[in-house]
Amino acid sequence: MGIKLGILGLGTVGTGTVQLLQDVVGRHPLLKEIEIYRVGVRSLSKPRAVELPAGAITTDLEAIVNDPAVDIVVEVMGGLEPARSLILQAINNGKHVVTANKAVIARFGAEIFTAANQAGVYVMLEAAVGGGIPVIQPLKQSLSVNRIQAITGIVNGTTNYILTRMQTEGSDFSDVLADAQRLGYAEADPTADVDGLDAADKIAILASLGFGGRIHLQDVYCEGIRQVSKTDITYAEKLGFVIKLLAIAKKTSSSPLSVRVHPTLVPKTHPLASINGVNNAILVEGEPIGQVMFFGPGAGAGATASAVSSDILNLVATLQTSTAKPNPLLGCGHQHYSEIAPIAELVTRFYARFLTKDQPGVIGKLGTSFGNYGVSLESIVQTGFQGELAEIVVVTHDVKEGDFRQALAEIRDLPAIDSIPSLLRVL
Ligand SMILES: NC(=O)C1=CN([C@@H]2O[C@H](COP(=O)(O)OP(=O)(O)OC[C@H]3O[C@@H](n4cnc5c(N)ncnc54)[C@H](OP(=O)(O)O)[C@@H]3O)[C@@H](O)[C@H]2O)C=CC1
Ligand SMILES: N[C@@H](CC=O)C(=O)O
Ligand code: NA
Repeated sequence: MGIKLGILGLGTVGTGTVQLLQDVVGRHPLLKEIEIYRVGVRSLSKPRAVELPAGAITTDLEAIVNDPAVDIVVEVMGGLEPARSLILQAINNGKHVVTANKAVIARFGAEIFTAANQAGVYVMLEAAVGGGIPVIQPLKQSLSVNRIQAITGIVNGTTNYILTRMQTEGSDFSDVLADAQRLGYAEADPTADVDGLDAADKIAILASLGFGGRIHLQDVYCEGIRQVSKTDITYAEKLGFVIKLLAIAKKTSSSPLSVRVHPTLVPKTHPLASINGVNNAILVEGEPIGQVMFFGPGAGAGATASAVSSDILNLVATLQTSTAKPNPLLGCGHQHYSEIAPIAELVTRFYARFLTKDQPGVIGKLGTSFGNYGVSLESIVQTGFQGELAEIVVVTHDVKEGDFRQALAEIRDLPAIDSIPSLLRVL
């Protein structure tokens, strides 16, 4: 008897998944046990790139999650509602769930995993972070004996694609975003990508797995890439950096977990600096393993279908070998929420770009204000002019973010300062 799938959504990821499952030669033999039984969509009149059995496609998604014949529900429709309710309904009906929906998991993970544990089913989410890159299962299983110290990732394909093309071709942000949408990388509402929200959802999930506690999404500090300009990309390049949207979860023995997303100057020698285009990479640091980096395509139909299908395969194997006891390496056992450090406590280097009146002694005044708050400078560059205004770029040594912000507040009030167009953290 085959394992029956109810797939919710037949867009980029749903179509890629159906294509993979319909073309099983040379893949794992268990895939032959899978039957694409029902597929839920919004519009029946849309042309589809795949052929489905007669009557399989429907707009009644509730009927799919309530159908007793469906063994596994694959949620690849996106959005918060009705995705959340349909997942919960499927769970309450005793069905295992595979989802690519990081937005739902990052916000409603506690509710969903509690329901899944009560119902004795699994919710699998490999596609939700890093697209095709295996990172969820490695964190849950292969690396789970390690004490995780830091997870640093490029986890949004759309913004990495945009930043790469801005850097290599000098392209404009909006033109490149349109390409990312056309290629199926971007979210239905691309502000989730551009403003860092998608990366925040993903690092919340990774931090939860790596550090063993649930994460309140509102504790994740988040900045997107809108303020990254070609000027900053050029300065960064000259200083030996590339600009990447990094998602970071880090804990030290002396401070609580810090979870954040922001554009970051990454030294060109760092392994994350060479991750370009739609690719993602997640660098995990732990004891005793040291550093492990996962790299690969972070979005797109085929890559994401690979992750979704591997989760389906895992569940098929589970269903076929079912024991009464749940497998703790597939389920989620977190009960508490992690304490998250406020961003003002972060200790990091900064890059800042100032536009100043071209007066003698401006650099000295900047230095004095920085000195007042214990900010020491690693480098100062004064290279350009923008009209009448001189452009000064500084990179600091490690400083507490709160102290740096106080220095900036003082600097903003200096008569010689016109504006501070850019402020970026440095890895
Ligand atoms: N695209 C990517 O590279 C990746 C996406 N993801 C995640 O996968 C999920 C799906 O993304 P993607 O495939 O790009 O999205 P698409 O917008 O391409 O597809 C969404 C699909 O869901 C259907 N759908 C959406 N809302 C409803 C609804 N209310 N009722 C019925 N059907 C609905 C749509 O139907 P219709 O076709 O009729 O419009 C469509 O088939 C999202 O959670 C996304 O974050 C994760 C990793 C990578
Ligand atoms: N919009 C997302 C899709 C994958 O999660 C991205 O660009 O990474
Ligand atoms: Na993944």
